[in-house]
Amino acid sequence: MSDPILSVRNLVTRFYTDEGTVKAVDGSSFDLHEGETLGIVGESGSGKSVTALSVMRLIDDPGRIESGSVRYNGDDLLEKSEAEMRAIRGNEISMMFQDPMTSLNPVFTIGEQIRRVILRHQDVSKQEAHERTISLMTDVGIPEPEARVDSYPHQFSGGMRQRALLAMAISCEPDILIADEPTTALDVTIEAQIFEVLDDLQEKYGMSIILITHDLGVVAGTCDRVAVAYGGRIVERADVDDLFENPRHPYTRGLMRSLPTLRGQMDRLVPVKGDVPNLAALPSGCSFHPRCPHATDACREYDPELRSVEPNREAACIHARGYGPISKETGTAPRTEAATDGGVVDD
Ligand SMILES: Nc1ncnc2c1ncn2[C@@H]1O[C@H](COP(=O)(O)OP(=O)(O)OP(=O)(O)O)[C@@H](O)[C@H]1O
Repeated sequence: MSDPILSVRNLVTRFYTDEGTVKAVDGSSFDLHEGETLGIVGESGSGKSVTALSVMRLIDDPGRIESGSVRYNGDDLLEKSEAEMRAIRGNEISMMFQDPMTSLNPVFTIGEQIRRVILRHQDVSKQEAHERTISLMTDVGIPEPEARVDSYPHQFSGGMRQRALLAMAISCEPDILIADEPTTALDVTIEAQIFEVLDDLQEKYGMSIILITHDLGVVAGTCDRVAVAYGGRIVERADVDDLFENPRHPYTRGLMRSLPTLRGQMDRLVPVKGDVPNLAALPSGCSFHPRCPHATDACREYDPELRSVEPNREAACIHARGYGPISKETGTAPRTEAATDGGVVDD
């Protein structure tokens, strides 16, 4: 495999609040390769958005990026000056946020907002920026762009607003697009259309994409590789097919069971038991142990690192080698011998 275009290692970001120190990102590591879509998936509060904001160096008080590295084309973004980061943001790495209504300014037309982004980053005339705006609106599938360029955000549907945001995010043809829950507020038909547009744009512009989502169904349909986030870390990394075929981390396995389409049994939807950990008071040892059906004394004590469990696959679980495939019919895992502790119980 080629060298990654983005390589995040042991990233630590904390928020120093009156209630305590929130370990929002607590040693996260992942790679993004050229032209691929990497899904970062996990429940709400697992540190996905803060990870993305840390990559962009967009963490404000009371937050601080404490350590780690974010290598982009060989350079560590954490060592760049703010001026250098401003040149990278939007131009080379672009981010699209979850809520188009708060990301779009209600008092300016859609066209004006796209034009402004173009003029901020590119040395073009107003006329060229206008033409580029129309062409971007066409690219993202906004019908009749010449007419709709003068519409205001409230005159657009949710799906069209999300397309407008996408147009802004790709206006400088970034190498990397980070899309944070881009379809959360949309119905499934519109969601599918947005992902189709993203796919077309990726092909046209050759972008690499980080897609942040809490929805494994979205991951299955759109991603090449997956990083599963839990407790401010990545706990499993795998190719998408391998992940669905045989999830190795018990948390990933729990997420799979909460996915109705995998088993075609809506009535047996089983959410992962328990709550996401409080990032201001993480449990000892493995942060998943209080919810894990396989937890042993060792899990309460040792904090497992992300390590290789098979080629092209890492998991942060001391028992990870021992879990067999989840049966798609029943959603239960066959009993298997654990490589490290001599045996595990069924999920
Ligand atoms: N400005 C802030 N001040 C204090 N804590 C924060 C701040 N921003 C985020 N956090 C905390 O960081 C943790 C991780 O949040 P993050 O938004 O990254 O989670 P997430 O997995 O993206 O969830 P969601 O899908 O709900 O956005 C949360 O506990 C959150 O409360």
